[in-house]
Amino acid sequence: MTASASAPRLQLKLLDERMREYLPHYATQGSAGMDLRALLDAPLTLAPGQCELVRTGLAIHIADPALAGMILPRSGLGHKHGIVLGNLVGLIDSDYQGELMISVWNRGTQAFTLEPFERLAQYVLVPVVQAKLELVDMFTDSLRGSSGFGSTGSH
Ligand SMILES: O=c1ccn([C@H]2C[C@H](O)[C@@H](COP(=O)(O)OP(=O)(O)OP(=O)(O)O)O2)c(=O)[nH]1
Ligand SMILES: [Mg+2]
Repeated sequence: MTASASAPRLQLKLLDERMREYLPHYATQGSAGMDLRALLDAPLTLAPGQCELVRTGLAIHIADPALAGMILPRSGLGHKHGIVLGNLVGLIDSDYQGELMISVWNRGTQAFTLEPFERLAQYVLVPVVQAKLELVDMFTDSLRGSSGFGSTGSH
C-alpha cells in the first residue's frame, strides 16, 4: 500500500540485509501504523514477566522536529498473549539515527515464543509541537484551577 503523494518522506537505513524483504509499510490505505518485525537469529521465548530488547534492523531518521515516531503494541499480541512493550510506548526523537529497538514485555501468565521476523509492534508517525516555557509567578485563573485526579466526579 502506498502513502499519499503529500506524505512526509523519511529516510530509512537497512542495518541488516535480512530485513530488505520485510520493509515496513502501511497494510491498508487507512492504516495508522506500519508493523515492525523482530530481527532475531532464532525464536525467542519470553517467560511470564520477562522483558527483552529486540532489534528491528532498521533506522529511520525523521529529521523534522515537528514529527516524532511512536512504537506501540499490536492489539492482537497484547490482548491475546500479553505481549506489550516494556516501556509501554516507545517515543522516537526526530534526531534519532540509531536502530529502532523494541522492548518486548510478556505481561501475561504463559510463556510466548517470538519467531524471527514476526511482526511485534507498530510504528506511528505523529505531529509534535515543541513549546517554549515561560517562567511566571501566577497563572490567570481557570475554572478548573489545580483540581484533578477525578475532581469532576465519575459520571
Ligand atoms: O522503544 C523505543 C524507545 C526509544 N528508542 C530510541 C529512539 C529514541 O529517540 C531514543 C531515546 O529514547 P527516550 O528519550 O525515550 O529514552 P531515554 O531513556 O530518555 O534515553 P536518552 O537519554 O537517550 O534520551 O531511543 C527506541 O529505539 N525504541
Ligand atoms: Mg530521552
